[in-house]
Amino acid sequence: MTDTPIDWAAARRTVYEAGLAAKLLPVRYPIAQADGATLAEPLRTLTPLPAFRTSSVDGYAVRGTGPWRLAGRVLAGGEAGDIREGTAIEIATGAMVPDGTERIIRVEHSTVLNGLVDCESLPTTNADIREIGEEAALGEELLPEGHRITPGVIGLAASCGHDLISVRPKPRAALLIFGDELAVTGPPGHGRVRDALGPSLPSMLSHAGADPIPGFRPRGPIDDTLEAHVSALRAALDDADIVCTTGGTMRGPVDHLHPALAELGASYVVNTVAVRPGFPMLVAGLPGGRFVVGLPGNPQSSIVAVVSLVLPLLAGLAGREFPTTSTVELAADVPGRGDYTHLALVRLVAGRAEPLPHAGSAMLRGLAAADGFAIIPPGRSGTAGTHVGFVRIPA
Ligand SMILES: Nc1nc2c(c(=O)[nH]1)N[C@H]1C(S)=C(S)[C@@H](COP(=O)(O)OP(=O)(O)OC[C@H]3O[C@@H](n4cnc5c(N)ncnc54)[C@H](O)[C@@H]3O)O[C@H]1N2
Ligand code: MOO
Repeated sequence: MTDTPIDWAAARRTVYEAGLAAKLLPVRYPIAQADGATLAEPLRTLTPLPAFRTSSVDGYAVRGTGPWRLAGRVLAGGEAGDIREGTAIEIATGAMVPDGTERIIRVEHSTVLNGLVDCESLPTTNADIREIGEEAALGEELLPEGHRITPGVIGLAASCGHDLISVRPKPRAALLIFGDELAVTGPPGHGRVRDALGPSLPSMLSHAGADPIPGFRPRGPIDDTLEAHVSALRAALDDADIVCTTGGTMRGPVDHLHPALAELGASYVVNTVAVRPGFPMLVAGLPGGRFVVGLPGNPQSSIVAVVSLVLPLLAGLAGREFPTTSTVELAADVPGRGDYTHLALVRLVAGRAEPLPHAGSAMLRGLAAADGFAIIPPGRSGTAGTHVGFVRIPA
């Protein structure tokens, strides 16, 4: 039986929508553990930012005309009271500004003699005072739902008072390597190729935003029997939101992925994509919102399937925006692949995309040097100096 490949851009959109329809339920995370998860609701500040008037310099808070009588000191962390007419209060960077302060004089612009503070010229503005709510008003939305949580977001959440935040976690991923002809150690030879995907895909999936399930190790190579495939898939699906498999995506005599998916009651979200290399890739959905992503066995094709299917699926499951592609200028011509989208390995040099040699689907030499793929649409070829789409390889 033949499967009709669907357009690459349409496949990415279809897979994203399927992920979004099954997006993971929100959970409350301590902020320090939320890196890489996704905001499940807008991040709002619990206080105005800053929450109180703050000095941005070391110096003296003053009121009235100088010289001012030195009447006290307020340090960061302390509660400031009022300041009286004609007095100065020594103030530290980050300290609360006393009520009634008219100006802050920087320490380097001031003199103190016999308990009197003076300065050559009074600052004309209060640029050294951070006003309440200058950065954000109480309750203001700082970031929208669906925003990816980075260390910067964690810092912001802490600064505005959060201890726990509501997130969609990173989708949990498992990996099954199919093909019991693969050697898992030592040099290839005697008909056996070395498994290149088992050691490399777990980190790539992590870089792509998935969460390695506890003890995340590729299971495999799995025996070339239908029973072994079905039971390996069942076990992986118990723990993971997305199970990636490698190899066996065709319908050859020992390709058991399709019959195993049928046995599990899976339904195809996409089944073969009009992209070269990599076309026999697939995503299948299972009851309960879990997914199997079938990556082709040829190693480079497998990575094409990661950027084509895994990235949009993870974005959907996490409730993020659709992962759009960017553009690059081609440094050299790139051939088209007829009715198929061509994903051509490139590295970025001085802002331009240089096509790489050793780009056969069974090769990894070009891939190892690449930053991503230039996207040559169906029916077109890429011409040096023109702009084309670009998708980065997670790394
Ligand atoms: N009659 C046809 N045969 C093939 C076609 C086709 O259109 N008609 N398409 C080819 C394309 S394109 C691809 S891609 C592969 C995809 O097939 P599978 O996903 O079923 O992959 P396998 O047959 O299991 O393996 C293909 C190839 O890759 C090597 N391999 C597999 N796993 C690994 C691994 N973990 N590390 C390194 N290399 C791996 C495997 O030894 C094979 O050489 O089908 C083509 N055939
Ligand atoms: O499309 Mo295949 O994936 O050329 O190797």
